[in-house]
Amino acid sequence: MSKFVIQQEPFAIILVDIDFFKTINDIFGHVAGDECLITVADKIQDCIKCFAASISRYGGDEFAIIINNATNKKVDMICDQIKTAINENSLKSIGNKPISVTQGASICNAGSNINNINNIITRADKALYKAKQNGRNCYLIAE
Ligand SMILES: Nc1nc2c(ncn2[C@@H]2O[C@H](COP(=O)(O)OP(=O)(O)OP(=O)(O)O)[C@@H](O)[C@H]2O)c(=O)[nH]1
Repeated sequence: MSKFVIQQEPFAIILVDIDFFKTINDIFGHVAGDECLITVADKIQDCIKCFAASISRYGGDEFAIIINNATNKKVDMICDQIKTAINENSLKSIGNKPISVTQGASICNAGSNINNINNIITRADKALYKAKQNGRNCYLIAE
């Protein structure tokens, strides 16, 4: 992210958080939870491979995606693809038990605030919280 700030390139950040991930751990066990995290990360990676974007783990069940030269259209498309990819296929985990996961995501376009990383992350975090309150399995654009 700091690379984009230094180069003053517009970017967007998408935060993706797995809904009710603790329940997956509780029901299927921690190993299945780990496999679920890997599968979700792989699916996101697959969705962004055609874009100038990168994924990193942001927290326990949260991922941050940074999109270079982000337009609203590009970011919208990526969010739709991620939502579909994560929802569509049940995740096969240990013992071939199917696990379905949904995700909440928030988008924050750095825009003119490109120099204020804390502000960008805070806005994305707030939008993610709102997405959870709005019934989950959705994405919201940060204010
Ligand atoms: N298996 C596994 N679990 C993890 C890992 N890191 C964090 N966790 C668990 O992830 C869970 C996250 O719980 P919460 O923050 O309550 O998230 P949630 O259950 O998805 O709740 P909502 O976000 O409100 O839907 C906790 O139970 C952590 O123990 C990890 O590397 N592997």
